[in-house]
Amino acid sequence: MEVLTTQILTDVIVPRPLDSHKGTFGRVLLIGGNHQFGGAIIMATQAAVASGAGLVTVATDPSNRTALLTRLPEAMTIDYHHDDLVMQQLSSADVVVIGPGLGTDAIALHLLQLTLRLIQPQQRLIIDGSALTLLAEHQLPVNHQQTVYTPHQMEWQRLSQLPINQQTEVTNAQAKAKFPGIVVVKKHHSEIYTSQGTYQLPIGTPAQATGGMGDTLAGIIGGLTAQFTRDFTQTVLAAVYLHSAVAEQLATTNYVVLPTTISESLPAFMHQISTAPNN
Ligand SMILES: NC(=O)C1=CN([C@@H]2O[C@H](COP(=O)(O)OP(=O)(O)OC[C@H]3O[C@@H](n4cnc5c(N)ncnc54)[C@H](O)[C@@H]3O)[C@@H](O)[C@H]2O)[C@@H](O)CC1
Ligand SMILES: Nc1ncnc2c1ncn2[C@@H]1O[C@H](COP(=O)(O)OP(=O)(O)O)[C@@H](O)[C@H]1O
Ligand SMILES: [Mg+2]
Repeated sequence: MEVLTTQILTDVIVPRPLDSHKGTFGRVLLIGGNHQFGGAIIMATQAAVASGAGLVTVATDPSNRTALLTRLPEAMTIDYHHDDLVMQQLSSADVVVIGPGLGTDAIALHLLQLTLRLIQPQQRLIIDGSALTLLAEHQLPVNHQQTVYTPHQMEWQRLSQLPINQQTEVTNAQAKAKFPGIVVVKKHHSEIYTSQGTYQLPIGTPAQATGGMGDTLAGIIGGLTAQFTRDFTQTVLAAVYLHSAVAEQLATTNYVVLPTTISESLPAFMHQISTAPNN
């Protein structure tokens, strides 16, 4: 297992081209946030916006609209009950993030099936939270190469059928082979399974053990894969590293690191990386 270093950040997070506009940095569509879990999609959206996605649209339950726009006027919203609107957004997105706070009811399943049916090879797909539980429950096949799955150990247990205490590098890699794309098994020192090999995140802190931390990671992966398109695997590794690098820095002075504080810190942190001497 290759241990990641800060090098992954400077390799991927480079200065922005001068000749650019919002379209240059990608369109992200986030799908999630039911009546109960509005916070999850708000946190994922904040992370996508703050990590630099050019344009961000959220398909969510309408009960989340006011809260979302109050916090994030940068985002656009649609009601996820309207298939025509969702399909339109699915066709124009560069990156689709599905799952934060999606829940597992009929509309959630419908949205996931619609996404899996319409996703195109050049688009990037991030499957998180409830969408992972739905994949496992309904045995939905994924035939899309540029997919990132972000299960925590319990979600990975559902997907891989490996009990948490039997999730080793060897068993995880075997189980990963059934999933095209990249699997990020989230825990203390998360492991990233790719077709090119396995990587370990050597950073991260218990100060991150709070609800919304994974929703924020999904948004960061969305934001980075929208704008850094040179190498999909490297960009996903950088996103996973960035999330915990910011958290570790905040944890030097904070007992608990809030997911929204990570997002607030992203622009300054990414600026520092992109202006580092070897960048
Ligand atoms: N503010 C919000 O709206 C929040 C909504 N959330 C959403 O709630 C839905 C359900 O997700 P949950 O993860 O809460 O529920 P799950 O039922 O999928 O998993 C949580 C359970 O897994 C166990 N577990 C074992 N190993 C773990 C590990 N390494 N990391 C995390 N948990 C581990 C936990 O103890 C817990 O009992 C998702 O859609 C998620 O996005 C959560 O993100 C929490 C915050
Ligand atoms: N003790 C810990 N050490 C390092 N990272 C942690 C720790 N606890 C949680 N995390 C990180 O926080 C995130 C939690 O994700 P997840 O459980 O999906 O959160 P949520 O669904 O509530 O947003 C993962 O990236 C995980 O690696
Ligand atoms: Mg989660």
